Amino acid sequence: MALLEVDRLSVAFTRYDGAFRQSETAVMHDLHVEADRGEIVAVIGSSGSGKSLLAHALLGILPDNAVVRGTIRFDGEALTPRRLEALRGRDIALVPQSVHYLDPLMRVGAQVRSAVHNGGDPVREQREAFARLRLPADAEKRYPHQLSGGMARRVLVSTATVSGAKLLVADEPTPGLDPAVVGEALARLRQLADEGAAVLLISHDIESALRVADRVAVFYAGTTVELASAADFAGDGSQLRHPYSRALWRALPQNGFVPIAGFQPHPAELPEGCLFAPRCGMATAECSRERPAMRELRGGKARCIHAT
Ligand SMILES: Nc1ncnc2c1ncn2[C@@H]1O[C@H](COP(=O)(O)OP(=O)(O)OP(=O)(O)O)[C@@H](O)[C@H]1O
Ligand code: NI
Repeated sequence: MALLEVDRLSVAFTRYDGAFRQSETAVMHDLHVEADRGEIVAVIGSSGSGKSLLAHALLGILPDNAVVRGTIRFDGEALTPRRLEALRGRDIALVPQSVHYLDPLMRVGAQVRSAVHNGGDPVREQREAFARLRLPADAEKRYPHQLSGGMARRVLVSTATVSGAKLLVADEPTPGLDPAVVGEALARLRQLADEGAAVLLISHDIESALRVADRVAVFYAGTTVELASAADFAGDGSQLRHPYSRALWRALPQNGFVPIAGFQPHPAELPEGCLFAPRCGMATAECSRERPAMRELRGGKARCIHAT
């Protein structure tokens, strides 16, 4: 049994239109993802596909008007809000996408030290983490507003990597960092996975993520379309199962920059049937009839009736 198992996770936001009318917009549907001890699962997909929502659902920090359905199991048990309260920051840690999660009133060195739960000495762990990510020695004394965006991001990565967490959710940990620092940050995540942690690595930087990931979850319009092994992202992409995964792969600069025609649908205007069908070269009339189920295929999973 995997350490983290997310099954049929759906998220909707409620809104009041007038005094008594309440409407719900579904933004995530039947999402499926899993991560086991010792592995990095990269989560990729375009902007708005639900990657941060998943991270926030896992940490229990969705806004109050979010309605969550489906199951999240951690270490074999349902991850209830009460259980999360005890696990957050210790067994489950987040590298948030936004640097605004830093406490503006606390020196960043102290913030990182207070996150050390890996059994190490807090000061040593913090200094090692900063040195590894090439933060200057005096950075520890600064407040968040005295840091550049890139430095703040490195502090966030440091915080999560000293936590000793069994599950690390890194939501875009490396944008804007120079390649050497990106390499260090990802190597550290790899090291934590090798020591037994499960890591969800959410990233737009597919190329870098693939270098350290074992498996990849591909998100589209609020659902998982494929779970593949990282090795399937190779050559012309023909090992991949879902047409969107292949399109995403071929859109990378080194694979010819082939753009994907059309746009990801807005949550309020989702097509009937397969969410990718309107942009898919393989689509047939049957694709528009109902949402395809996730099915096992060649050691991975895909949500496409035509996938082979
Ligand atoms: N508080 C909210 N209220 C209503 N809709 C929301 C809210 N938060 C997110 N959404 C919607 O949920 C969808 C998924 O958003 P999410 O932030 O998870 O995308 P993402 O994959 O992380 O994108 P990015 O790559 O840009 O970070 C989007 O359509 C977004 O507009
Ligand atoms: Ni996001």
